[in-house]
Amino acid sequence: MKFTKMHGLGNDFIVVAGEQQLPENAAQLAIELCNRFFGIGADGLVYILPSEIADFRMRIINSDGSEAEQCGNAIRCVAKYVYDNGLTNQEEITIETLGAGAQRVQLTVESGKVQTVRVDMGEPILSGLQVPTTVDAEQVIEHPVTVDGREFRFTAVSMGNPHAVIYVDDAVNFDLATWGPKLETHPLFPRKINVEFVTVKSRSHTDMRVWERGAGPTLACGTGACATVVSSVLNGLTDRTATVSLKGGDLLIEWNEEDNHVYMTGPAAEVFRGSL
Ligand SMILES: N[C@@H](CCC[C@H](N)C(=O)O)C(=O)O
Repeated sequence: MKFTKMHGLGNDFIVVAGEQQLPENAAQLAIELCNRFFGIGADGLVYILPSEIADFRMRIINSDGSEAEQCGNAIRCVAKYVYDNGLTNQEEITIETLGAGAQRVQLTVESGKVQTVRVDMGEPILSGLQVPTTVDAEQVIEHPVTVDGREFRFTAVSMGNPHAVIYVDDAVNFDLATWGPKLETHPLFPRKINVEFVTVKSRSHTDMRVWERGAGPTLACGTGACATVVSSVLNGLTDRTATVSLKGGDLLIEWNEEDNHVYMTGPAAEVFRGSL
């Protein structure tokens, strides 16, 4: 099995291309290969597959073996992989994901290699039941959730996958390991949830730290950055275009007023190739 180790701002993936479909043991493979001590080490296992509705199809399995509907950092890595490896020569392509259908992707190429990728991440889903949460409301904004006697307030956003955005005084030093897993698995979230802890720095800039469903603390989360800006606009805290600073670097996010789509721009990188 040949693979390429890639990352988007330190959110890292084992990328596999050339298969026609997801192997039956994909969940077990993800658990073993993503292990940082006994495997290759990664936040997720990503397959690039043929698509009937787009140029390529992406499937992503979290490091705990669960499949995610969408992944913003992985979609940028897939775009870089297919261009840099000559699977396409187009600088505008479409990539199908489980949760968001065919997504339009624009590549910025320098010296024959993709440097940055702009992805049309589609329209955010705000209905409480559709995110999903157990809250039956058109929008779930600053809704209380209590864990171990501490009350947080979250705004629920789905970017194809579910997110709970929580504003805190100091996201950079927030105790992710204590609160992340308890919120991820809270009964308010029937399919579990990705949790973003956010501090607003200005109308165009936020800090964010993430506890990912199925992967724990990661250095960056593309869909989480999109959810952060959508939530911050809904809460009147930022403008519709903002930079989200993550542990691994910055993403530029725009929630376009005209088409209601969220656009994410950021880098993707190859680390090494291998076979096992
Ligand atoms: N890191 C990702 C999101 C990966 C999937 C997530 N853990 C989930 O289960 O929804 C991103 O960059 O968006």
